[in-house]
Amino acid sequence: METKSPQELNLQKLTVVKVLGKGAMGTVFLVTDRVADTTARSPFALKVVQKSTFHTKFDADRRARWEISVLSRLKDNPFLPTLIGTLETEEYIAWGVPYCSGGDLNVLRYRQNDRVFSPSVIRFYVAEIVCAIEYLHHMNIVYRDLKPENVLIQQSGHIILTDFDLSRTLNPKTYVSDSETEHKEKNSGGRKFMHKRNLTRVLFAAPEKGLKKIKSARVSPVSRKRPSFITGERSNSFVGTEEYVSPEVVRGDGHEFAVDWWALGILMYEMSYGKTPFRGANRKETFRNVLSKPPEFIGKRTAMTDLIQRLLDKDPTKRLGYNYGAVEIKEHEFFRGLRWDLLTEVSRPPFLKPLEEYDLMVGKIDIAEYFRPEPVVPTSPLNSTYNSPSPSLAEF
Ligand SMILES: Nc1ncnc2c1ncn2[C@@H]1O[C@H](COP(=O)(O)OP(=O)(O)OP(=O)(O)O)[C@@H](O)[C@H]1O
Repeated sequence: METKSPQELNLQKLTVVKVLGKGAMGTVFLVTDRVADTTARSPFALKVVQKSTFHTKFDADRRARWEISVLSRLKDNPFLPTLIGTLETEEYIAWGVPYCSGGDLNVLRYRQNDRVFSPSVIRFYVAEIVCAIEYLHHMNIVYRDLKPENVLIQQSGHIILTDFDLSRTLNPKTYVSDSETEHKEKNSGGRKFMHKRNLTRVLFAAPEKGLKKIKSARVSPVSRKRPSFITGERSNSFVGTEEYVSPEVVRGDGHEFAVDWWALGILMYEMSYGKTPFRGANRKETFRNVLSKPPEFIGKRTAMTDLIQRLLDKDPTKRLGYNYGAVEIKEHEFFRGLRWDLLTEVSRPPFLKPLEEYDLMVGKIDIAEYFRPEPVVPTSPLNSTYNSPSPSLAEF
């Protein structure tokens, strides 16, 4: 399949339809290219990050550039975004990705009765997430930010993962023989991604080998969203992200691809029970739970609870997915009978959003205007004297 290379976007030619959301790193706008797409049939999401200045996030440029570099490597996978284009000015770095009109999995969960999904819905979404992570791992990319807020729903009802600024590349550690890989892939039915094996033939480290030490950005406050219980977004505290952190990261042992399988276990738990399994009253208690508390399963044990339990093995080397990656997960009983090769063909995914009519409010939102700092209101001479740190005035 031919993949389009990312184009250079021009801010002057873009019309902002609306603001899709604001994250810790940037603001995402729904835009159309009014020159190339005069009928505005193909709006896309433009993530705009203000370059680091004295006032803004010190790290912003580096993270934005990293995210662009990761996105530019993602080709031809239905569950990962393609990079539509990039632009850079003195003040911003921005890039376009496909628009996901269905919101994210967390918001969708909040719209359900009891805030949980049925096992068949979970099976559908998790299968697509597994395929996305499988692809990333085959590219030697560990995602490190799997959480429902980063699973976006496309107009088609299928998912894509977003937010790659916390991802890292790892060196492949172990190559297994072709025959062994062949056997596993045959059994998994994961033919769609078989060609990747020839590119990387990466599987995962032998249990006795040490885990690679890389610094985690997992608990960074910048990866959290604003609090809003109406929309189902998580609280702004560190806890939300911490609830997805694996024991090896808490211990500071370094981590491997298996952190993504741990996070998948947490996500499955949260989708089935409406809460994460290790949440404590504070960060310390959450981490203590992550390290030592077994996950509690209410009700009867099923293939789904078995899969969750295996993904939530505190020892990463025993965790499902550690030895053979996604293939092991795809073979689990929970997915029995699932045609992995036909996932993208599912024409009626669990939730479909009606087609949106775009209200093209040309010129209503101007990106430069949007980011312009509020003018500073001058304080009265009396106040300014009072607040002044000037030594002469203080002496006076
Ligand atoms: N492709 C997209 N289509 C629709 N909405 C999107 C898209 N990408 C991002 N958004 C929305 O924009 C908001 C902010 O996006 P995003 O999470 O990527 O920003 P961020 O700065 O990286 O955030 P954080 O690091 O805090 O998670 C989110 O609410 C998200 O749902």
